Formats: sequence, structure tokens, C-alpha cells
Amino acid sequence: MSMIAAFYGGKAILITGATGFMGKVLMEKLFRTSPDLKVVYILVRPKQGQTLQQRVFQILDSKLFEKVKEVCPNVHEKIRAISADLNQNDFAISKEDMKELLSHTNIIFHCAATVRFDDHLRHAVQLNVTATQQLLLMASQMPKLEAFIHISTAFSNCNLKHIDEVVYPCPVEPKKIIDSMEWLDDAIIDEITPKLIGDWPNTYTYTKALGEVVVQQEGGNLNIAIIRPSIMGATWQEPFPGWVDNLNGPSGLIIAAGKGFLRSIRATPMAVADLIPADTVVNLTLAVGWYTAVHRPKSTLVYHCTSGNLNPCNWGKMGLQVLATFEKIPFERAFRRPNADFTTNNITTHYWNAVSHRAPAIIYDFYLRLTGRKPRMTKLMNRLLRTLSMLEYFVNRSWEWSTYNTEMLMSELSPEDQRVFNFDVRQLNWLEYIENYVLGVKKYLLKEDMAGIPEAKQHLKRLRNIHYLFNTALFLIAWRLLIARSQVARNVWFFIVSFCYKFLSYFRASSTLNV
Ligand SMILES: CCCCCCCCCCCCCCCCCCCCCCCCCC(=O)SCCNC(=O)CCNC(=O)[C@H](O)C(C)(C)COP(=O)(O)OP(=O)(O)OC[C@H]1O[C@@H](n2cnc3c(N)ncnc32)[C@H](O)[C@@H]1OP(=O)(O)O
Ligand SMILES: NC(=O)C1=CN([C@@H]2O[C@H](COP(=O)(O)OP(=O)(O)OC[C@H]3O[C@@H](n4cnc5c(N)ncnc54)[C@H](OP(=O)(O)O)[C@@H]3O)[C@@H](O)[C@H]2O)C=CC1
Repeated sequence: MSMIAAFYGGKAILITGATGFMGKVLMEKLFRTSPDLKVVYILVRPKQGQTLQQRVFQILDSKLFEKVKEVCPNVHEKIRAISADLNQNDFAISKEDMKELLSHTNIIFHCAATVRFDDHLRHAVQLNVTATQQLLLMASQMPKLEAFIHISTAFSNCNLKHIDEVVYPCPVEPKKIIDSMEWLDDAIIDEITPKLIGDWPNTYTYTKALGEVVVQQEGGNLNIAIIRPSIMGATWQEPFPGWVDNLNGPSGLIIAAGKGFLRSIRATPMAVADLIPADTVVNLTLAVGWYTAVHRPKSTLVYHCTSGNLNPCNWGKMGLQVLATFEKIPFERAFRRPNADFTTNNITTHYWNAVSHRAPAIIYDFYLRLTGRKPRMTKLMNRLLRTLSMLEYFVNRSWEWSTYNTEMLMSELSPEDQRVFNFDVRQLNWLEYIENYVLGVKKYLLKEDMAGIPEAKQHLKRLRNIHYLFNTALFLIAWRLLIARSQVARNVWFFIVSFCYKFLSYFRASSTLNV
């Protein structure tokens, strides 16, 4: 019997960010392994014209929850969606809901965040810092609370090369930043943002670092733990391999490469690609929840959920495997044949951006205009290039994360828990994982049918022929222009023609003799 699964039985669990990528995988695993839990409170905001209930039903209707519905048929009754906006005071939670949350909650998993790299500092601080502070305040009023688990990121200290499982201080105290956001106007915030974030690459990583300091400073007597996942990718094993439902991290780039838009990326092939499957993160999170509540460590423990130091894979190997998978499992209606490459310096990056990204987009838009359609490729390409520039920081560096606490926790688990809540990435086979990831992107993100693979392969063959035809035509035009202008080119051309003529004459003569 799993001790961790048993621990969550009968518990009231509060999850923020339950509608996000990690939140959904977390809820799924909780219900599948502890169907006897009491209730899961989720803080949800109405979105895109959908009510809370509609959002919950949409999540439960997805393939991710198919197994859950078998083991916990009344799952919808156990989810209690509470209307909340983490940008508002008291999260805009009604008095009755607040009372219920305060009096019943046993465990909190705080996953909500803005993960946009370039979010305005005011918004990033509000969600990643102030909301964390407010949640801690709420937690301090919960008499039955046993553990508060805060999800941060392994990149919250990406300004360092070696990162230990400790909370590092920030140059400016989070309280001062929170205060200043209240009275500074947007224009001034824009101006001071680069100075404030210093050597952090973006507002996301900076505010996640501030969030950790808030957790440490304002946690009071609560049992708190911080989890730092690296780049969260599709699921590895559970509930099935390859599940993914948003474009963050590598997923968007896999689509861009598979559809033939992404032709080159400025990345260091030997740099460590510190991906971590979402189900691994969730297994560690649930184990940490159990350990923090039961063992009550004296200080706030930080757990790194990374792969680089235990089972490293680099971007070069990952890129090759992604491309190899497209041969077997191509995406439908590709713009060009998938064939991307790594560049390593500014000049080649600019060159390939112009030749392989912008030029084909302009030509295609010209074709769309000619055929009376609305041009769209240049806009899409500009967005892709912007995204690439944001991700560049992370694919050209390697970090070392120590994992003492994570390894300590692993050794504390019973063999059964080590199996059910497996977060040992040493067992991960990268090639298999990446293949399943690409397949998952095709099935769950692009919603493409596997029956369309032969047609997709046919389409790629047509694109290849067009590519050869285009290149040959381009070569002939260039050559024609060259021999019109240069005596040397003309001499070379006459030499080649006369050589071919002589060769053919010799061949014809010798075949006549044989007869
Ligand atoms: C040797 C040979 C080899 C050959 C090789 C060949 C290679 C071939 C294969 C290549 C694969 C292998 C290499 C992979 C490298 C991966 C690096 C990952 C590093 C991640 C580090 C993460 C570290 C931290 C981890 C964390 O801790 S947290 C999570 C990380 N957080 C994020 O990943 C948010 C990023 N995003 C944003 O920050 C915003 O998105 C923003 C970008 C500002 C745009 O912002 P904006 O322009 O305003 O536009 P949006 O409205 O947002 O989007 C506008 C439109 O772009 C779409 N789109 C949003 N995103 C992405 C995205 N990624 N990728 C693509 N598209 C995206 C969106 O769907 C919308 O399309 P539409 O719906 O309009 O059609
Ligand atoms: N994805 C990754 O690669 C990594 C993520 N992390 C961390 O993991 C956690 C989860 O990330 P992930 O699941 O990928 O992120 P998502 O962007 O998929 O999910 C974010 C969640 O936060 C919720 N949220 C955002 N703003 C508000 C708000 N104002 N009020 C209420 N809820 C809000 C979103 O709700 P809604 O659906 O309404 O938008 C959503 O449920 C984050 O803390 C992130 O920093 C750490 C490392 C890597």
C-alpha cells in the first residue's frame, strides 16, 4: 500500500493554477491514486466566456482524465471550483467560500503563476509575488493546514551557474518592490525594469525569485516546501506518454519545426537541455506534500526537479531526435519540409533568419496576395522570431542544480511509493521520451489524426520535389546571368559543354564497336 496515496485520503486540498498544464496533471494523479480524498478546491477565474463549471467539465472531458473517471466515477463531485482572481484583493473570493477554504483546507499546492517571459513587471509581481504573499496570509489562518507547497522554477536563480537547494536573497527586498508597484506608473516601471531585474533575463524568472524570498520570509510557522522544476515537458509515463496541452517551452518550437517554419535556432548543441516530464514533477510534488506534512522539517526545504545532473541530454541530441521523429510521424499540411539546424553566432543567425525565415514568408505572402488571399506568413514568422529570441538565453547555457533534498526524499520513500510516485529521472530513455513527446504534440496539441500520416508523407514528398525544382530553376537563372556577364564563367561553361560532348561521342563510338 502506498503511504503517500493513503496520506491524501480524506484530505481537503487547495490547488491554485489547476487549469494550467501542471495543475491538470497534478489533479489527475491525485484523483487516480487517492480517489478517497475528501475534496479538491480549485481557484478558477471565468475565462473566454466560459463559466467555472464549464471550465471544470472541459478539463474532466479531456483524454487526460479518462483513467480517473474509471477509478473515481464521482470525480466531478469532489472538485469544488471557487471563483477567484489572483490579481484582486483577497482573490475576489466570496465570504462564504473564504470561510469554507479557511476552515477545511489541509494541504495547499500553489501552482498559479504568469509564465510569460516578457510580462509587464507590475503584472508579474502581482501574480508571482503579491498573490503568493496573500496566499500565505490565508494559509496562516487555516487551523487544519498541514503543508504549503510552493511551485517555483529551477530558473529563478538562472543568474547563477551553480544553484543549491536554498533560497537566495534578492538585491531589492520583495516588500519594497511590492510597495513601489502600488504607486509607480507604468511608464516609470518600464524604465526601471532593466535596472531592477539586473542579470535575470526576464520579468518571469526575476519575480519567481522574489516569490521564493516572500515564501521564506513570510511563511511563519507553516510547514512549507519549495519545488523548482526545470523545463516542464510532456508526460513521460502517466497517465499515458506524451500528454501536453500548451505551447510553452519546447512544445511550440516542436510545432514550428514540424510544420517547417523553424529552420534554424541559435542554440549551443552541447548545452544541457534540462527538460523534466510533467508527471515526474507531479510525483515529486505529491511526495513533498506528504513528507512536509508528516515529517515537518524544521526549515523550508527546496527541492530541485531537474534532469541535467542525473541523466543529461543536450540540445543537439534532442534536436536530432525531434527531426528523426518527423520522418516517421510527420505533421499535416507542413509549410516546408522539416529541416532545422543550430547556429552559434550572430552573423549566421541573422543570415539564416533572412534567408530561411523571412524570405520564404515574404514570397508566400506575395503568392497569397496574388491569389486574392490575406497575407499572414510574415506576421507569423515575426512572432516565431520573437519567441526564439526570448528562448535563446536558455538554450545557450548550462546550469548545475544540486539535488540533495530530492535524493534524500527518494531514499525516504518505501519501494511501493518509489514505484507509484516515481521521480527518478535516471530511468528516463530520452530518445523514447522525445519520440512520444512529438507524437503527443501531434495528437493532443495539433489534434491531428494518425490516419492522416500517409497523406502527410505524400505532402512532404511533394514539398521535396518543389524544393528541388525551385533550387534547380534558381541555379539555372543565376548561372545564365553569370555567363552573360563574366568571360571566366563563359570559358568554364564551354569547357563543361565540350567535355560532355567528347564523353558522349566516345561512349557512342565504343558502343558501336561492341555491336
Ligand atoms: C544538430 C542538428 C539539430 C537540428 C535541430 C533542430 C531543432 C528542431 C527542433 C526544436 C525542438 C528542440 C529545441 C527546443 C528548444 C526549446 C527551448 C525551450 C526553452 C524554455 C526555457 C524555459 C525556462 C523556464 C521554464 C519555466 O520556468 S516556465 C515556462 C516557460 N514559459 C514559457 O515557455 C512562455 C514563453 N512564452 C512567452 O513568454 C510569450 O508567449 C512570448 C514568447 C513572449 C510571445 O508573446 P506574444 O508575442 O505576446 O504572443 P502570445 O500571444 O503569447 O503568443 C503568440 C503566438 O506564439 C505562440 N507561442 C507562445 N509561446 C510559444 C513558444 N514557446 N513556442 C512557439 N510558439 C509560441 C502562441 O501560441 C501564439 O500563437 P497563436 O495562438 O497566435 O497562433
Ligand atoms: N511550464 C514550465 O515549463 C514550468 C513551469 N513552472 C512553474 O509551474 C507552475 C505551473 O506552470 P504551468 O502549469 O506550466 O503554467 P500555466 O500557464 O499552464 O498555468 C498557469 C495557471 O495559473 C493560473 N492563473 C494565472 N493567472 C491567474 C489569476 N489572475 N487568477 C487565477 N489563476 C490564474 C492559470 O489560470 P487560467 O487557466 O485561468 O489562465 C493557470 O491555471 C508555475 O508556477 C510555473 O512558474 C516551473 C518550471 C517550468
